[in-house]
Amino acid sequence: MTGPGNGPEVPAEGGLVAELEHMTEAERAEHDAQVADAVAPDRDMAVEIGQTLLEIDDLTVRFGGLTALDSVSFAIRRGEILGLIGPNGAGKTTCFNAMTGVYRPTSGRVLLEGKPLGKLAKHNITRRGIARTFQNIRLFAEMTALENVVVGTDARHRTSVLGAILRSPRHHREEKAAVEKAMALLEFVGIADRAADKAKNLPYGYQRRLEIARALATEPKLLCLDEPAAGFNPAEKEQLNGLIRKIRDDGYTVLLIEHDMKLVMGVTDRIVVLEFGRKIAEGVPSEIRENPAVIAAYLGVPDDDLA
Ligand SMILES: Nc1ncnc2c1ncn2[C@@H]1O[C@H](COP(=O)(O)OP(=O)(O)OP(=O)(O)O)[C@@H](O)[C@H]1O
Repeated sequence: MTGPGNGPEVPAEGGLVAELEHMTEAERAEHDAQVADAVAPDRDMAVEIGQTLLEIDDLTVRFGGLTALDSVSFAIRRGEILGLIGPNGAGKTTCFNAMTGVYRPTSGRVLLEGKPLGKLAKHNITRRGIARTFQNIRLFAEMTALENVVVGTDARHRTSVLGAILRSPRHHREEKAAVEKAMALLEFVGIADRAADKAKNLPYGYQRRLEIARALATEPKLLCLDEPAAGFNPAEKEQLNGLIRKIRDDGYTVLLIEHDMKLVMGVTDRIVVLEFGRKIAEGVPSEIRENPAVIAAYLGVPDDDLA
């Protein structure tokens, strides 16, 4: 792992930002395409676009006497943005936690590309291709933005510990590639100008984007975002909408937990709705908006939020 003291050298980012400002529209488009290429997932996928990537099969999670998730089933198709919504305490985060190995399901299964995740540990689930961000930002505060993302690429590294200690040629190559990829990711999420700043010194919106860049660094098949718009103003939510679409357009599949209905309705392809641990609806945003069970579940939520 890269430590704060001996971290990777940050390319002269001021130069890059200045360069970008002076590019013509065509040059900028070509540059963006190159960045998108560098960020694009580079791994084998067992399923085609539109086919089931992840299946939640009859999943139940109990905490003592409380059933947080009650026989929930739904599928995420490769290449879509799926929204997971529901009132507070509905079981959304529990579902994420059961998918990513934080909690063991009481019963039921989670299958990625048709294969059960079983009792895999968290890091092995990351390796299988599920990455996530958290409701409460979890970054390495004392590391730079770039280092935080380089750490994410570690999940894909093949150098042995001995190779890293002896600084083998493979380790060297992987480290250089990791820094280049991390820089591309920072640019992709729009925060490359602060690559050399410690995470703790970044503005809140940048920290949220950094979390996304770090999750993408693991080259996930599925990216799970847990309330990425929390604390954002309307302009930041609009930018986040653009970023989530860009991530999908670059070849990723996205599962989004979000309370902001305008964002959810505007960015998702389909939505699954939970209430009291049960799935109460599933469909495209226009169906969900008019579903009586969903409207009832959200009674008390201002109308504007569902509009
Ligand atoms: N580790 C835990 N131990 C005990 N109960 C838990 C635990 N995690 C979640 N719960 C309970 O499970 C239920 C579902 O919680 P969960 O956090 O999954 O809901 P949520 O839909 O994500 O809510 P929110 O939108 O408020 O984040 C709640 O009643 C919660 O108190």
